[in-house]
Amino acid sequence: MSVLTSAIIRTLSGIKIQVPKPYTLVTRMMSGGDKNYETLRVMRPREFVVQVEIARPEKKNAMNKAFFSEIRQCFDSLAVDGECRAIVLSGSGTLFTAGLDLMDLGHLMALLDDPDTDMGRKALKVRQLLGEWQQSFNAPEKCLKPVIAAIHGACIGGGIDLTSACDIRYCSQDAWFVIKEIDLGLAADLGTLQRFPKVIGNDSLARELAYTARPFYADEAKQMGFVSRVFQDKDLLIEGALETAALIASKSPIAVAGTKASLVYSRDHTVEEGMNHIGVWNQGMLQSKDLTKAAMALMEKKTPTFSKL
Ligand SMILES: CCC/C=C/C=C/C(=O)SCCNC(=O)CCNC(=O)[C@H](O)C(C)(C)COP(=O)(O)OP(=O)(O)OC[C@H]1O[C@@H](n2cnc3c(N)ncnc32)[C@H](O)[C@@H]1OP(=O)(O)O
Repeated sequence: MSVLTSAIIRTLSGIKIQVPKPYTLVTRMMSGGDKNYETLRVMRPREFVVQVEIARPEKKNAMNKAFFSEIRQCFDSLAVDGECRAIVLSGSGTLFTAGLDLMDLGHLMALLDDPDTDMGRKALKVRQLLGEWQQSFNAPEKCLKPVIAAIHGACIGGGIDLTSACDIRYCSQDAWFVIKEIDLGLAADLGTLQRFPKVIGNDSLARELAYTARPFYADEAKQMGFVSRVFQDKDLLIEGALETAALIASKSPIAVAGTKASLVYSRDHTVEEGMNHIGVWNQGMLQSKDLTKAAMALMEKKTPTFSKL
């Protein structure tokens, strides 16, 4: 744990801010510090690599209230974890996720059915709940450590929302996917309709899949660009995902964070705005020692090691 009793930190814009004391910059050490979640298992299989597994195998990893809260807590905490540079997100048991926990919708139904609450108040409460769940699925994107979704078996409904917010998607040959919400009588509202069309770069196909809830399988997912690699089985999938994560983790974490920040920003902005963003970002980040270290290592044909975040 790195605690500064008092410090002046220069922000990217050059403005100095006084940090209150004590201030925790990096919260957890490599082992022994991971929180015990009810719906997630957090593992550290390689140096600087964290594997987050959805851990409700008996309920096919369905996403309940606890899951929405924990997935956000987990990614928010990995975002500031100096021992984490890349994340693999996987599912336990026979599949990645069955999507929204349909048995856990009681509190929402009770609210909607309550005759004593007027429409406006009901609408505000639903808006608030959806906002919270949306934040949960924004968390992997906001965390500046690349997230690799390793998908085996089914990836249904909320699973498409969640994996669309990841950086990289790999799957096993038995994987299948479905934008299921239309069959539940609702428009997908946790990110699929915003991210999925941009991920696959095919508006017509995205609309077809969202309007029909037609399942698609590993090979089609690869062909459309939703996943970038297909592995023979789950073991090879996890191994492949961990290998890519370890390779990312061997790079400068400052450069990786800047690359993710720029890719995410540029997706939603013009080329000019994106270039301005990375220009401002790098005016600060190029002052990191990683640049010199990496350049020296390249010249000397050595492998650089980068200090902790
Ligand atoms: C409104 C807010 C915004 C959020 C929107 C999100 C929307 C969505 O995610 S839509 C998608 C909803 N999910 C589904 O429609 C999938 C339903 N499940 C299935 O189709 C099958 O269970 C599945 C193909 C995933 C697996 O089939 P399999 O035969 O292998 O297993 P089962 O015997 O069916 O299930 C085993 C136990 O898991 C429980 N379970 C499965 N899915 C869910 C689920 N979505 N929610 C809650 N529980 C689920 C199932 O009931 C079994 O439990 P038990 O009877 O206690 O053994």
